[in-house]
Amino acid sequence: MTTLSNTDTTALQQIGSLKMCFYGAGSMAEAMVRGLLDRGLTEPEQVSMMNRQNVDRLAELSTRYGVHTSAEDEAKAAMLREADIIFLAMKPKDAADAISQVRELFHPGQLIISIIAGMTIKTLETLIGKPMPIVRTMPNTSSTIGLGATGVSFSSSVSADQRALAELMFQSVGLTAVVEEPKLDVVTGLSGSGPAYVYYLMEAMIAAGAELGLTQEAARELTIQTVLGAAHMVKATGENPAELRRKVTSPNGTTQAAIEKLDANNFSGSVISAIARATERAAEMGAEIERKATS
Ligand SMILES: NC(=O)C1=CN([C@@H]2O[C@H](COP(=O)(O)OP(=O)(O)OC[C@H]3O[C@@H](n4cnc5c(N)ncnc54)[C@H](O)[C@@H]3O)[C@@H](O)[C@H]2O)C=CC1
Ligand SMILES: O=C(O)[C@@H]1CCC=N1
Repeated sequence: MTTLSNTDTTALQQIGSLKMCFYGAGSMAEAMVRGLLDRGLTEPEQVSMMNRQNVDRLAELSTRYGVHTSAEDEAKAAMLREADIIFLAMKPKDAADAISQVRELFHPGQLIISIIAGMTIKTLETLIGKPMPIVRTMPNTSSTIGLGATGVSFSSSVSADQRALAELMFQSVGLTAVVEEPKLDVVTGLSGSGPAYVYYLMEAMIAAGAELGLTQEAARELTIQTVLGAAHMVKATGENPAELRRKVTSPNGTTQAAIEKLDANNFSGSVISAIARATERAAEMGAEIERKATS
């Protein structure tokens, strides 16, 4: 795992001189843009965003962040052509068509960064149809607040400088793990989708607190602090979650009673099979894009 160090400052300043185009302007593109801007890694005038046809969404992004947006085909083409870094940020089902439509605008001086779940570098190379350096990543929405977790892989034509640049960008909005490309599907199942599992747990904890008599607000605040504190404890103490769990669990006490209930419902097995299924689903979505790319 790598996080940003102070020695990376100069490279970070260089990133500020590069034009970034987000092709796809949804939740994850916004998370990245907000994270990069809030951390001062780039300026709004260096960033452009485009989507398929939702002008209200583009206006919202432009007002909120001051970035360039356009729904006009000519302006969109110019944004893509003039970008130093192109982020591919559309849904997997839209990727094959969206990329094929604009591939003539791509040129080898640009760096392509894909955040699309499942889509392999090989499929992307087929869709683009000419040699381009490609960084395949799997970030998560916590990049919005600089606490993202991103898996990264590189095509063989990505230079050492481009690798460093891509890693620094994602490190500036959280931590990165460089993994072998096939493992990115596991990263997708674990940390790409992961925030949703934690939110789901929090939803259930808040509902339980409220059903059992706390005010909604108290249930929410206590849940947030509990999750925050638990994550910080794992990080700050360096202890395993299992060891920390043992310290909470008094023999025959309340925690033991609760964990017995979770075990009776196969909590651990459910989480493992959920992550395995998400991993498998990423591969299925990748195969679907590959089919479209080669048909
Ligand atoms: N939401 C998340 O937590 C994460 C999402 N991802 C990946 O990020 C990608 C985007 O996901 P979200 O932001 O959640 O989706 P979203 O649905 O919020 O945004 C998708 C965007 O792509 C645009 N788009 C679709 N077809 C287009 C076209 N032909 N031309 C231009 N724009 C087009 C849409 O208009 C929209 O702005 C997906 O591939 C997903 O796998 C990766 C990590 C986490
Ligand atoms: O649910 C999805 O397919 C995307 C990929 C990772 C998080 N959201």
